[in-house]
Formats: sequence, structure tokens, C-alpha cells
Amino acid sequence: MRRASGFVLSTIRTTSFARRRSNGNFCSTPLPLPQMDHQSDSERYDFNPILRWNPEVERYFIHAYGADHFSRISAALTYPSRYSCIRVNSLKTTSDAVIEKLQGIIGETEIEGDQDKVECGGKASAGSPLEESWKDGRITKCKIPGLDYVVFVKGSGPCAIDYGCASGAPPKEVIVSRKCAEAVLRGAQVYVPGVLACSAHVEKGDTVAVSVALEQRMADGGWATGITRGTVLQGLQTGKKDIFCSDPHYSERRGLYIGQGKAMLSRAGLFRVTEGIAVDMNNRVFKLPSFHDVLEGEIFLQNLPSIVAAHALDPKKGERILDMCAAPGGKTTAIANLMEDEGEVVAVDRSHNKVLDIQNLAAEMSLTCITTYKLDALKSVSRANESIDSGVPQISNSVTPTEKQMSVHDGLCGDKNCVGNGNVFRDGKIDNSYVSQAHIRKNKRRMKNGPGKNHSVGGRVENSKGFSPCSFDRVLLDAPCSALGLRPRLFAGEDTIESLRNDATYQRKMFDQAVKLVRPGGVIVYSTCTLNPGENEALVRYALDTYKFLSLAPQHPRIGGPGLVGRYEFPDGYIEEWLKPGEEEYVQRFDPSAPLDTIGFFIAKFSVGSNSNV
Ligand SMILES: C[S@@+](CC[C@H](N)C(=O)[O-])C[C@H]1O[C@@H](n2cnc3c(N)ncnc32)[C@H](O)[C@@H]1O
Repeated sequence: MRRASGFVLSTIRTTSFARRRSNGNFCSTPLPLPQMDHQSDSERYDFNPILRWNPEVERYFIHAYGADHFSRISAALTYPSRYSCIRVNSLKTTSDAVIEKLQGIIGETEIEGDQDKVECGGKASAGSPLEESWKDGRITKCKIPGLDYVVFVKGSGPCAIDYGCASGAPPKEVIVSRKCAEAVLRGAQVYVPGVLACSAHVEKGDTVAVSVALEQRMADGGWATGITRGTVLQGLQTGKKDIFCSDPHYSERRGLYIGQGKAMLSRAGLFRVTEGIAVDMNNRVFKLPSFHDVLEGEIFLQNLPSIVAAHALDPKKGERILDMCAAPGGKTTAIANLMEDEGEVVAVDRSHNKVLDIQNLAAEMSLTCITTYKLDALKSVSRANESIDSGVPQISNSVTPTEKQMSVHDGLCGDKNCVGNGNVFRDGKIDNSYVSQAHIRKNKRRMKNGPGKNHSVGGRVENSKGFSPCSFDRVLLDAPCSALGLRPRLFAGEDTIESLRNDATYQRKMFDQAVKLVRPGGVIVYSTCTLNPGENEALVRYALDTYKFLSLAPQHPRIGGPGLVGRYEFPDGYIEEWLKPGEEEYVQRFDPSAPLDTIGFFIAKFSVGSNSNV
């Protein structure tokens, strides 16, 4: 079922026929037309996409991972994980109770994949820390120590689907956009805006095979699908092979079928209306259950590395935590849960609407220790004399930290720093008893008004002018990144070396802010969902070389692999330094091609020295 693991250059399987550009549109030439290939139906319809990369990025990643490994990573990225990972709201319920309810709701058989009597792959994950968890059945509690609040629901795929070609009749077809297909692979339906092309005589209720249009390299060096919305697909016009086909996109669909469903509209309707479900997918290449509206507030669908990142932060009850790039709030709520909703999790994001998402999620999970602000994380540190943390009473500057405490971050934490938001340092720790009284009152008010009423009444979002230096016990920087670890991903050509380096620069600036905001003796966790060492190991190198009072800290649990040691010299002479030997075991790198079958993810945890004089 899986493709051979040999490395495949991004240019392979480009369109098998020439294209020309006409009147600004990409058009397929009517000749030469694709000759029907001598492939079996299963070869044609097996889901077997090839991820295309920018060639320079590909070279860089091959240097980092080796050709074979990168080929496996690249292939794995085109698949979703073969299981769903659920974080249980342990303040409301238990994993056992959730498992019992889920067994009643989604059942043990619904996602078997044998409903169509075909074989599905991806069932085993030998060598994975999850292997133990799978022994108990399809819906199981995570057996990784410390993560018993995580529940797994096994899916399967890629499954071979019988598109009804045995009769020789070609299936009616719909081609969807890449974004639409990636969502469908994660379990969504096909919505009208995602439909690009459709067979000539599709009627409402018809069964249609769904495939995806992927970007291909154009003559001008750019990428495009070459399919204009509304294109009529001809497909095979007879069941016989060795005929010429008048459908210019026929060859491009090979290996890109993502399932089958029922057309909810006729062809004319599909291109007339602007919203609604276009195809109700009833047979997918990846069979994963849907958790839409299931046990709302009791569970949260979250990938395993994200749960591990929040856990690695190791937040304690009563602490003050900053989540610098928090929306939609997955890790924020995980942190609040670990703190048993006691203390304060300050969740900021620069997007107003995304802050509302955090508020809504906090309300849904009935978490009251979360305060949200709209803030550009690059301006997280308040400037002198600016009021901070709207709504939080300030304390007198006469309460100052000791000289030793102030010297810790020399230059970062000087002057009247280390006092802010009502927090005072005592014995190298934040004593937030003052602020917690205020927060206890505030939380009581919230509880009275109902969960989530804190900053979300009428969708209200408060702006923040930033926070005082050293005013947080722990900081999570789950940085915006190139997201090159997210799965399923069907195209990667748009990321260039330049865009990846820009991402890395942005993250360093954010990290600088995180360093200023954490107290001496505190903790910073930095995470990304990318495979790019420039945004991961190179950030760690920058952090350790720039801030001598930082050190890498061990993480619990540690189920990811080691980091990358080494460096890369770019064609322009710039040298990017990664980890040094000995550092690699401190970070966690989640590899999509590893048996754990997760998204690509990276976590580094830093301890902030409490008595270093830098
Ligand atoms: C990786 S996502 C965070 C996911 C989140 N931590 C979670 O687990 O649900 C990155 C977030 O950073 C936000 N972001 C990007 N640039 C930002 C900035 N300058 N300041 C604050 N937030 C920013 C984006 O809006 C996005 O929501």
C-alpha cells in the first residue's frame, strides 16, 4: 500500500502532457492527450501522493535528515495520523468515564474500515510508546506515565476503495482543492467552495469519486493546479484501455483519490451556490471518527506532542504562567487543567478573533484561571511607566526584589523590574499571594456569572500594553512557525529558504521577550510544529549562546526523539548552527515517519538560572 521509500525528487510525476499559457490562464493543450496507462485500477486509485518541495528547501532538509529519512518524512506528511488523540478535562470527568461514553457514541465498529470489505493499512505501530495503549482495544487510555488523562481512538488507512470501476464504467468524479482535500483527510466533508471540477452529468445523489488537484510547477517557475473552477471532467469515455482520453487532467488524478461520497447537488448546483456541503463523504481513504459536538467541555481533540509540550512546562497550582501565542487555546487549557484551575494562565494572541476563540474554549472547559489579552507578543514587555495587565491591581514599587534577584537577568531585569502585576519575588520565586487574592475575588465573580464570562462578555477582548519583566513563573512560547510538521499536507512548494529564515528571525525576537518576562529560577518552553531545524535547533543554539543563564532542562514525559546536531551552510555563505553533542537528548523532536505517528513537532525546555550573574 505504501510507496517505496526511495527518495523521489519533487519534479517527478509532473504532468505527463504539455501545458501552455493562454490569455493569462493555464490551459492544457488538447494534444498530445494522455494515453491510457496500463495501470490496474488499484494502482490508479490508491492514495499515493508525492509531496513537492522547493528544491533549495529539499536540499536543506536532505542535509538535515539524510535522503532516505527525508523521503519517509515527506511521505508520512501526506497522511493524517492513524489515531485521534483526546485530552480529557480531568476537572470534569475521568478517562475511564470518557472511554465508556465514547464506546457508546462512536462504537467499536464504526471506524473499522471493513464496512467496504477492503484492507486498510496503518494498523500497527510497532515500536511505538503507544503500542501498550493499543492492547486494550480501539478506544484506550494512554499508558505513557503521567498522561493518563489522554485517550486514543484508533483509526485506519490508507484503505483501498472500490470506486465501482469493475464494470468498466468510469466513476463520476469531483476534483477538490488541496486545502479542501487536506480537511477531508482529517474527517471533514467536501464543501462547495472546495470543488474545482466535476464530471459532466453529475446529479444530486450520485456517487462520486473525489480526488485532489495539486500544484504543479509551471513554465514560469511558479506553482499552480492549472484547473479552472467549473472545469468539466470527461474521465475515461470507455472502459477499454489503450484509448486516448479527452480529459486533460486524467493523468494528474492518479494516486490522488481521497474517497467517495454522495453528491448533494447537481453539477450545475455545485458551481452556482456559494456554500453548503457538496459531497457527503461516506467512504474515505483514512477512517477516523468525527468528534464534532461530542462530549463538549469534557474532551478536547489535541495532537499528542501539543499535550506533551504543555506537560513539559510542568505548571504548578497557584503559579502565574504566560502563554505567549495562545490561540486557539489548546495548550492554554491544557496548562490550566494541569494547574487544577488554580493560579493564573495569561493567554495572549495578536488576533482579536483568536482571543475570542481562547475565551470560548476556556468557557467550554469551565476553566476560570485563564485571563486573555490581545497583544503582539513582540511587544510583550511593558515599557517603563506604562500600565500593565488591565484589570489587575498594581502594587507599590516600594516592594522591590533583592539585589541578587535583580542581577540575574542583568539588563533585562534591572531597575524596578521583577515587580509587576502584583507579583513579588521572595526566595527566588514569585509570591503572588497579593494577586491571587484579587484573582480569587475575580474568579468568584466569574463562577457566579458562569464560566468564561471573564473577558468574553459580549465578545469583549482586552488589549494589553504588556507585562512587567520577570513577572511570570513559566512562559510557553508555542511559536508561529512554518508549520511544516502538520499532517496531512499535500503540497510544500511554497516555503522557500528565505521564508523559513524569516520565520526563524521572528521566533528569536519573540524568544527575547519570553526571556525578559520569566522570573529568575523560572522555566521557558519553546515549541513549534515544524521540521525545520532553523526554527528548532537553531533557536536553541541562539538561546543558549545569547543568554548564558539559560540551560536546557530535562522534559517529562520524553517520548519524542533527539534533536539534530550539526550545522548547515547555505549557498549565500550563512551558517546555521544547530545543537552541540550532548544537547540533543534534552529536546524532543516528533518525527511524523516514526512509529508514534504524530505531527512533526519540536519542544525545548529552558531553566532560567536563579543565581547566575551575567
Ligand atoms: C502555533 S499557533 C498557537 C497554538 C496554540 N498555542 C494552541 O496550542 O492552541 C501560533 C499563534 O501565534 C499567534 N501569533 C502570531 N504572531 C503573533 C504575535 N506577534 N503576537 C501574538 N500572537 C501571535 C497566531 O495568531 C497563532 O494563533
